[in-house]
Amino acid sequence: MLLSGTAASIKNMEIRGAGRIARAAVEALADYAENLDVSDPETFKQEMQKAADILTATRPTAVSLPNAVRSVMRALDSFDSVGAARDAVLARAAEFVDHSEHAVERIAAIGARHISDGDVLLTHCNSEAALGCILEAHRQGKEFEVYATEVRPRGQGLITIRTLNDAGIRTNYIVDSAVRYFINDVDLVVVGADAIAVNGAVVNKIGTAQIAHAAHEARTNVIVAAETYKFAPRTILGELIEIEERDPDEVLPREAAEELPFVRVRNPAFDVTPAEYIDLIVTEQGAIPPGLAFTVIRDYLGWRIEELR
Ligand SMILES: O=P(O)(O)OC[C@H]1O[C@H](OP(=O)(O)O)[C@H](O)[C@@H]1O
Repeated sequence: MLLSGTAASIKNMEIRGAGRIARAAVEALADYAENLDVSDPETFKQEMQKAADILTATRPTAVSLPNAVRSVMRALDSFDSVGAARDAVLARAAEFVDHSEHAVERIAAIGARHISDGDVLLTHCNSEAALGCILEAHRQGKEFEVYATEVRPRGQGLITIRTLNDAGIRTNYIVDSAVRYFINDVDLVVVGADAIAVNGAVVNKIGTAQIAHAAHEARTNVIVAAETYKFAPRTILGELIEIEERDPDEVLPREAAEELPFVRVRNPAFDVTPAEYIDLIVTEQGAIPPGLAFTVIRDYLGWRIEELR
């Protein structure tokens, strides 16, 4: 079934990247609704909620996931038949996927404006939104080169360098710990986001905070490319974004770890970059300084304050 398959693929990172996760979850929810064979609207809603909970529990940090699922589940707020409810879910899911794809294109167009001829860029991990900006600038004929990090432990940097190479963009592939060494050569850091808090802090792949810190020290600008559905409404109430800690096996094979009984391997997948290290957040609604994160949550996500409690 698509629901359990998608949930498993998101968990084991076969499907990864905050935007892709959100779209895959919404498509799985739509498929579940289409095949859900119940006649009572209340049961339909309850079963849909169970499916939504399975999907949102797969990865805790990417806020795009609960935001996307919530946006589809809102379609169930009022209906009087299973048929109408199903149609509403399918329509909302299609709308979300379409919005998400257009958002990435719009971000690419806006973000590309901040990349100039002769720039040296640095990107970390594999962000569809961040790479969109870089690819669009290249498409416009701008000449620049990129530093791309390896991204231990999962090595998403390999996906990034393949994409950059295929586009014919000159790229330097470096280990994560070489960022400080090269940062004085870099004009602009471009990264994505898994979540953005109301205070403008950005949660992104582990290592982003160190990169932003080094960039700040070197007076290198940092821009974050992120769809508005990556902003985290609950942070308005002071709720913190949970940082996913993944299997230690990803860092050190179990057999090696077993020989080191006094060693505990820690594997947080994300970290938090404070707003003061970020110059601009590029969303599909425009580029904003991180201090305006609240207005994105208020104006574009459409959460009512009662829903947050
Ligand atoms: O949505 P897009 O821009 O593609 O990616 C945003 C972020 O999602 C990824 O997380 P992971 O690799 O799924 O853990 C990376 O942290 C990346 O920067």
